[in-house]
Amino acid sequence: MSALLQVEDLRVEFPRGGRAAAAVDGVSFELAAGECLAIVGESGSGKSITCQALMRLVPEPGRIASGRVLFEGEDLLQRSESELRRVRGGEIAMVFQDPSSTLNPVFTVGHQLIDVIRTHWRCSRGKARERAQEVLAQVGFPDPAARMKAYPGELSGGLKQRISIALALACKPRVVICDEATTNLDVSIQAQIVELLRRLKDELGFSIVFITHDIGLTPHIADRILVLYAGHAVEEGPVRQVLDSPGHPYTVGLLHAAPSLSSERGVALPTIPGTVPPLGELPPGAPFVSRCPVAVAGECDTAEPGWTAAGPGHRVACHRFAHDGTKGTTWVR
Ligand SMILES: Nc1ncnc2c1ncn2[C@@H]1O[C@H](COP(=O)(O)OP(=O)(O)OP(=O)(O)O)[C@@H](O)[C@H]1O
Repeated sequence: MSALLQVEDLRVEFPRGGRAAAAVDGVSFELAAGECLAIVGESGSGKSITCQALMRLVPEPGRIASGRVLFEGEDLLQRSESELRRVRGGEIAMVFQDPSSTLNPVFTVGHQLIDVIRTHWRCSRGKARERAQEVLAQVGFPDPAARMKAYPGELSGGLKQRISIALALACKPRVVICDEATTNLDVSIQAQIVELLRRLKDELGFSIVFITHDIGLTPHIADRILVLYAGHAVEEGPVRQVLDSPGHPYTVGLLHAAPSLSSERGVALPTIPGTVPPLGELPPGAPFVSRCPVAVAGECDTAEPGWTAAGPGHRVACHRFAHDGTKGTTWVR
């Protein structure tokens, strides 16, 4: 299957101490039509910057230093600003963690939906109203006509996030980027929103890039996982394979620390000791070396590892894994 979206060797830099430091360094991935790719990693891994770069929305003073973002074979990074405005919200839409950043408190839900639809589709108000009601029904509002009249402030956090999803889906995008879209919600509401996104993806056929720090959410929505650490891709593969046989010590650490995979309520979860190195302070060698429980001096702290195949469509960037193969999955359990 050919990819709908193909990211090749993406590098995003921010100035740090008079030098350019990479927040995203050599990241590549593909997304097929109708597929969900989860991008996982702790805070500061480069998940958001990667997705902002897809739509050329990296905040100043950041810049995309190199790479390609092919959407249906065309490089979005080479498109004009006006062409990109059509893509954003039209072909590729985003859902953010905080619905208040998307919703305007001054206008009704209906007004905002109609506005988005008419910005991308040159259609009458009546047609836009019809589409607005249709998308509200799709995201689970049983009485869309009444919901059109609501103001965002009248809705709970979960319902506001449903409206954000309706806004994202209003113009029938091919790709929806969800940046921690369920992070601030209660656990039961989070599960409902994840289920809604999964169901709509299957019914409507769009693709999802699902950004999360909680690897435990991924089996509920994703087909594949890309694990990022300090701006580097360290593991990638089909979700079941990565969760059942993680190859990278960082992935193993994330799985141990995942709240959604913990069955024992009230028990403190282990965390990965240390933190992601600040931008521009990555040590030489493997990106994870300073926190890795199985790093080998003289190897892991000298050269950056290349990819090693771990199974069909599954690969791992780790020196230890390259030497020990599948045995590596047991080192840090
Ligand atoms: N506006 C900015 N100016 C300078 N550095 C930035 C800016 N935005 C992000 N960065 C840096 O880029 C790196 C990656 O940030 P990014 O937000 O992509 O991480 P993340 O994995 O999405 O984590 P989080 O969930 O905390 O947003 C971090 O080191 C961060 O400090």
